Amino acid sequence: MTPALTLDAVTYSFEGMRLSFDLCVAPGEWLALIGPSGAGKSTLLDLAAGFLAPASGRILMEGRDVTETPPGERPVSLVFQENNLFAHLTAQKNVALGLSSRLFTRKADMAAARDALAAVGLAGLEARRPFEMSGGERQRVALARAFLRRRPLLLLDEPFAALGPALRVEMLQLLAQLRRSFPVTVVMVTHHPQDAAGFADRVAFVEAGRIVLTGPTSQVLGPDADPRVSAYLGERG
Ligand SMILES: Nc1ncnc2c1ncn2[C@@H]1O[C@H](COP(=O)(O)OP(=O)(O)OP(=O)(O)O)[C@@H](O)[C@H]1O
Repeated sequence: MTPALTLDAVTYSFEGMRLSFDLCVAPGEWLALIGPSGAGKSTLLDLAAGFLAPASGRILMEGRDVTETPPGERPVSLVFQENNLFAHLTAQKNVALGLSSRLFTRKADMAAARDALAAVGLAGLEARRPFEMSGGERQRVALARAFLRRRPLLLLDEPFAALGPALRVEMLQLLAQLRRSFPVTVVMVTHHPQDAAGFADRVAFVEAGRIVLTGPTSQVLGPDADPRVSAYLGERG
């Protein structure tokens, strides 16, 4: 089966640090990226999204080489910790922007946005602006916008980090539920390895600019975890 995402010997250098990634993500898979702070997890997502251009190597999405493709033309949706909602626009308009341009929002897109908000449990809050919502509600809006786009690959960078543990689980459950109607491939950076357990199919452990191991979530995070992962999990208490 053609992978949803392939990083083929992708390299990138920051001053004093060289990152190098090889990764294949299967269609419909949910992959969690974990690892110490500064290991390169966000950089990997930025390379996949096209916000950074690799120094060498290739990035493929569904078999298509997108290494030179601008971010907006890649078959991806993104949700970050800062949910990138427009502060002066309503929730509905923010979601509709997944489909329409900012200057002109089509009626059909506003209707689709209303449905998307209902699907994330925000029916009735269409007219709220981001500052009139809780952090969890704002991330629901961001998820609604991401799903509305119906892109095959969803990149999540610490999307629920600012939320408390109970709310984080609720959001992960919501994501799992949304994937039942649209089985998007997920690559999720998380600082909370427990977020991967029960949700992600597979975990990749990133250390010093490389993916040093990948495996099924229960194995990577289980009692017989690799010593490098155990050390990381231990440090996290
Ligand atoms: N714009 C930049 N300029 C220089 N160095 C950078 C820049 N962005 C990131 N780095 C460095 O690249 C490395 C990887 O950073 P990255 O943000 O990808 O790590 P991370 O694993 O996502 O970290 P965290 O878990 O803390 O978010 C770090 O050492 C960081 O200091």
